[in-house]
Amino acid sequence: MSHRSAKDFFRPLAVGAPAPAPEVPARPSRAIHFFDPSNAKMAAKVPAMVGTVDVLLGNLEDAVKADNKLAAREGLVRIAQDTPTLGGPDSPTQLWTRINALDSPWALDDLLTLVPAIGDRLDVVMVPKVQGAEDIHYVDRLLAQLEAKAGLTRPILVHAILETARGVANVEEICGASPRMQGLSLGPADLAADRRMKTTRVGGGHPGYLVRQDPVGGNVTGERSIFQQDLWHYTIARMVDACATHGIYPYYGPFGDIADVVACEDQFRNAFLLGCVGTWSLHPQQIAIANRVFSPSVEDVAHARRVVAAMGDGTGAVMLDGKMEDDASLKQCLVMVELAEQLAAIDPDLKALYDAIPADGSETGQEA
Ligand SMILES: CC(C)(COP(=O)(O)OP(=O)(O)OC[C@H]1O[C@@H](n2cnc3c(N)ncnc32)[C@H](O)[C@@H]1OP(=O)(O)O)[C@@H](O)C(=O)NCCC(=O)NCCSC(=O)C[C@H](O)C(=O)O
Ligand SMILES: [Mg+2]
Repeated sequence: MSHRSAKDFFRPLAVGAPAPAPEVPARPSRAIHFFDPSNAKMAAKVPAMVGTVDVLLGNLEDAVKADNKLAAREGLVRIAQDTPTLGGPDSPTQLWTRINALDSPWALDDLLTLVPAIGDRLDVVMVPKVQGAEDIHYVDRLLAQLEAKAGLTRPILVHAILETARGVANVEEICGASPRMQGLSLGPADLAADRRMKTTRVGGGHPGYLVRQDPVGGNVTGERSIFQQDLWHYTIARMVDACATHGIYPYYGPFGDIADVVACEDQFRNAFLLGCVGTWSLHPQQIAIANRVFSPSVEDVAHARRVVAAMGDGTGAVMLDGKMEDDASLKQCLVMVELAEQLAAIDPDLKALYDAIPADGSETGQEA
């Protein structure tokens, strides 16, 4: 719960800071692509990636060596300044950063450096290891002061990573802590460690977390199917509910087995189906997977459009292909249609696929 009264919630937290936005802008963010700005090879690839990925995130936290923290921060400033098409409301690719943890020696200087230097282009600050609303309140006020000092006219948004048990316990208050809150990501590696889970991976499943078929004919040593379960289902579902409650966006996080593109796609799709709008990409090859999974298929868009057309004024019930459709299925279909429209507006290939769907909603056989 926010400690601010309702009337103060949308007032700037510092004199001269921009007013908080009443709604989080609905910008496509299927892949949040991580790069280490202190890594020359990665940094060199960033300018050419503008327009090919929804979000480029300069990572300053974990995966950046302690000795490179300063170089990463300065590298991010340099990349943003040298790439004027990256970030800001008119760019096809948002610019995000993940700052260091709030209890680290680097977090304060991350914000003190980035906001004056590139705050006009920085869309979202991702804050790791958020434990409760107090962490968001701290960043909220500091950003307001820095925005005022820098003369910024657009508020920088905040994204929290859910990667501690206490963070999960406080997920609703984190989402509602500030009008700056843009969304939440799952941080499965840190969360697993904090929970003392017995895993050693960065996201994804585990073959030992399973359900086994009952013994056939009472024979416990006979052949029985096993069904691997999703370690992250509970947390993602909690995240999705908390985000929907507060009008912000949920994301899956990292999938560390870069070579296993099949399981990566499965994990991303589970998150998409449960309500997430995007995911992290750690390697260039994960961008295409994320874009594919987090864009509705032609088949789903065609079906959704048929239901919308068949439902007329949106009330009552109709039969379509032997199935009952009503107000509630219409609302689900509208989610699909609206997402397709948003993505078509920024992705010409998707637009062509969606535009090719016949007016009666029958499928074209093409896959998004
Ligand atoms: C995972 C990697 C270390 C792999 O790097 P590498 O071994 O160099 O891969 P490749 O040889 O296949 O790379 C091919 C070329 O592509 C460039 N490259 C690689 N990754 C990126 C990238 N992310 N962005 C841009 N370019 C990239 C390589 O430089 C090669 O270039 P060239 O030689 O010129 O052809 C590496 O991908 C990597 O470090 N990725 C990012 C990792 C990261 O950000 N980790 C942090 C997020 S996950 C996390 O923090 C956990 C979470 O918080 C939790 O708690 O769960
Ligand atoms: Mg982490």
